[in-house]
Amino acid sequence: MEEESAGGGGGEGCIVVVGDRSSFVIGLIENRAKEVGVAAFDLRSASLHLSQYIETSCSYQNTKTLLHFYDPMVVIVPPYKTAADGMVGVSELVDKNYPSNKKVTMARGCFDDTKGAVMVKNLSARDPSALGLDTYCKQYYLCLAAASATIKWIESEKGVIITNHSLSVTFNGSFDHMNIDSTSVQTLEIIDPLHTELWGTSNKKKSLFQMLKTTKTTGGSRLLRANLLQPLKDIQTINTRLDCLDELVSNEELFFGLTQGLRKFPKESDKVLCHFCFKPKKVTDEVLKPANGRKSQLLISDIIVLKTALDAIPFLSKVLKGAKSFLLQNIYQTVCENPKYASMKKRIGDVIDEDVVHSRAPFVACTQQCFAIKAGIDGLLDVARRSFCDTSEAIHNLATKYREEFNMPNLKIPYNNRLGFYFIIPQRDITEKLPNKFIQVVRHGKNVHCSSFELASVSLFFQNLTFLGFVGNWALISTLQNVTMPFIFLRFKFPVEYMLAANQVYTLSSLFYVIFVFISKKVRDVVYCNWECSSLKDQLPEREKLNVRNKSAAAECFLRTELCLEGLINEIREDIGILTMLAEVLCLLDMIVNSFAYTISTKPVDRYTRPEFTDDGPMAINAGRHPILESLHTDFVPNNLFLSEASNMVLVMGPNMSGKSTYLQQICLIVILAQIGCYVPAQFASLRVVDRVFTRIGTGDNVENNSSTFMTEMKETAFIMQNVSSKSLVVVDELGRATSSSDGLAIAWSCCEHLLSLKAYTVFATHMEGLSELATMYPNVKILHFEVALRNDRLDFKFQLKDGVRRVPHYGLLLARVAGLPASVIDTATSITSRITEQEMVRMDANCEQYRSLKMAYNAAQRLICLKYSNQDDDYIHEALQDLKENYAAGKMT
Ligand SMILES: Nc1ncnc2c1ncn2[C@@H]1O[C@H](COP(=O)(O)OP(=O)(O)OP(=O)(O)O)[C@@H](O)[C@H]1O
Repeated sequence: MEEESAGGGGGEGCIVVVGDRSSFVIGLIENRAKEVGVAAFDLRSASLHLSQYIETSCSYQNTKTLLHFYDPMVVIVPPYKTAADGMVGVSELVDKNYPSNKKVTMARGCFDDTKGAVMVKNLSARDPSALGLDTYCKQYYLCLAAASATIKWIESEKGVIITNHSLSVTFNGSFDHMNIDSTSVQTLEIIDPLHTELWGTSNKKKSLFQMLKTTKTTGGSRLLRANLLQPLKDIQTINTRLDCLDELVSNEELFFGLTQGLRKFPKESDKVLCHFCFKPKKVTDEVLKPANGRKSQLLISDIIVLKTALDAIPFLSKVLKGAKSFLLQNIYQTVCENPKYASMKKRIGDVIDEDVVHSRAPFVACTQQCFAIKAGIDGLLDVARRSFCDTSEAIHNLATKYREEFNMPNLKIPYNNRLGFYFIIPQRDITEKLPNKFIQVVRHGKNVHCSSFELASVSLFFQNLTFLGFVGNWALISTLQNVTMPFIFLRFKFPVEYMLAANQVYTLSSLFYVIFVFISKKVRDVVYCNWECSSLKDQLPEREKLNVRNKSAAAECFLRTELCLEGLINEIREDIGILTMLAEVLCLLDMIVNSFAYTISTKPVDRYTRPEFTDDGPMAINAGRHPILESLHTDFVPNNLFLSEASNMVLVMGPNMSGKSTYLQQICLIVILAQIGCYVPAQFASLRVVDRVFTRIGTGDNVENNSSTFMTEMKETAFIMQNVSSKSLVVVDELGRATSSSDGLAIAWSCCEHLLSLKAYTVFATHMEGLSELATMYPNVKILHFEVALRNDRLDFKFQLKDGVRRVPHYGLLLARVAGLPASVIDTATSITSRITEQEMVRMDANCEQYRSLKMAYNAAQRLICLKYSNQDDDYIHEALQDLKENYAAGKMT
């Protein structure tokens, strides 16, 4: 008998989303040109996200990324499996990636773009013209078709009608946010950490999401997850968040005030506020059926949550009054100063009792729901309440009676939504045997949970067994009853370690004790019953059981309450837009205050800094750190990064374990943090907005796709090459190491050349020394290496990035020795490798010299161009030219 929290359940006529579970229903459709339309409906936040894009790869990477992002509970697709060109279609893609229970196939006719456009226009909370739908209706017909099927499915499956002007609709023609493909999400450990098994039991390694997940509401953490998977691209919005963060970091009073203010809103506010968007079908018929008591209970609890949220606005208003940043000011004006909230609160106050508050404790919640409506509004409701109070009082009196009668001073009487009231008796209070009055006995650690004849009913007892999963096999049960029960009773008088199941015990005519032993997955709770069949006669009639009477009185209260609330709910629906807006604001504040500002405030001062953004400028990070690893390594070494149009590729070299992968991951995580509007772990960061992050890190086989290490590597690289743009950030770790060294070098070289031609910012980590020659041909390639010292034939990693190429001879052999390869094997390998590399060394030295002189010439040219466009006077330019000449002659231009 576990304590249940209020909420949960669901079914027709009410949209219930429990906990962190996905709440997205997605409609997917494509055309012959491999264009895909997506309509993603979030049942939790009552929002609809439309997007349409061209799929550039046969493997549907973009669609996979979106599916990964939304993690839908249902995917709706048209019937055909393969695409027009005979390739895998979206339907088959869903088959491959999702279990069948998530896929719903709807007739092609349900994907109707004209109906979709009308639906979206009617349901959108914002002015339809603001969506640009009129302009783009024809162009984006696929996502509108998907929207039509999705809305139709939700309305018929969930038994609801979506209220007009209630949905928050976003219309992303294509990708309006930074796009991170699903492989990169994994390799960058954005949502889940990788290889946690390698970190042993004391696993402290976290993902970026886990690190930032100090949000207090599910809505806030879902918004955070969504932001991390699709960071912003709009500099203005990013800066608005950063300004807000500046203010929170510098104004402690505001920060603590907001944390306190947010705590006053019920945790599930965002979800509940959006419930009002869904109107149950056939309300009046269904409401009168007692079976729908659960539904009315949910509605009442929704109203109480809404009332509590509206009551919390004045406090928020007080805190935000003096706020200076645009975001907080805007929230103050649109929410705190919006008279509609006050008038909604007043309307609710006319019907709902002032003292009613939201509670998560089941009995308090039940009582609050029964007493939600003011007295005197409905006579029958007042009568039902009287009965509810009487039975509740009688139950508590019964508990007092048992305490005295059986000398059990610590007997408690908690409440559970499923079973009603029950007793908890500490084992130490039971001196001998539990009196026969008590039934449904279940042992929970040091306590016994039970009921009594006066309190509960036999049917509840069997319901309980059914819940525990012991309903079943008649043959087994009769065998148990007739053959084994006497034996079991004699042998195992007290709790034992084996599980027995029994049902239909009432068929026995003689007196038996039945022992149930239940070993649960986690705790070995023992279930046993000391119920005597002959006592059945002594029981009270079903309707006289206190729990039954109490529950039916409560059910009557709920139904009458819902009838009273009908008019109020319709009035609330007229202003539904303000509720969805409040839900959005609460999630955003939760993310910025409880996650971003909190994370920064828990770090030492100046560890995190505000990033700056330029449209097309360089990407400069000074003393950047890995946001997750820095908390695991007390001596984490910070490193810099500089990428610009004139130097858009950095080749990072260094032996194994020198810190290359960490550096690559660190750069991407800093960019992502910056683009969600958070401070970054660096001394200084000036960034340009990135449209996509591509990574090729790690070389594992992909067993699912039947690909070898090399094949996986090539597929991922092909995806990068096909989708990269001049605004992308590409991070590649050791490309080509999974094939022969000459082919590997050739592939890595040509990929670098391709990326250089695209002007994308690229960071390329490699072991291949031959690749450093790229810098001799392309002045926009910069070479860096991780410093490693050799001490007593051991590598001493400094994790410090330095300019240029630096060879660490035979570092592979050194590491192999540390790993325990036999000495004879290492000696042979040493002699082979020294012969091979002798010639290469000579060539490398020559190349390095050539690289140095070319780089000097390139830098001199860059400075001359800068001087040409500078507005300096002649004297200054003369002096600068003189300096340049001297530095060049002295070889100081690197
Ligand atoms: N800047 C740093 N400061 C402190 N420790 C670091 C730093 N960078 C990396 N490390 C530590 O070094 C370990 C190895 O780093 P990493 O995996 O990045 O090396 P690598 O050069 O990519 O190795 P390989 O080439 O074998 O993949 C990391 O697990 C981390 O613990």
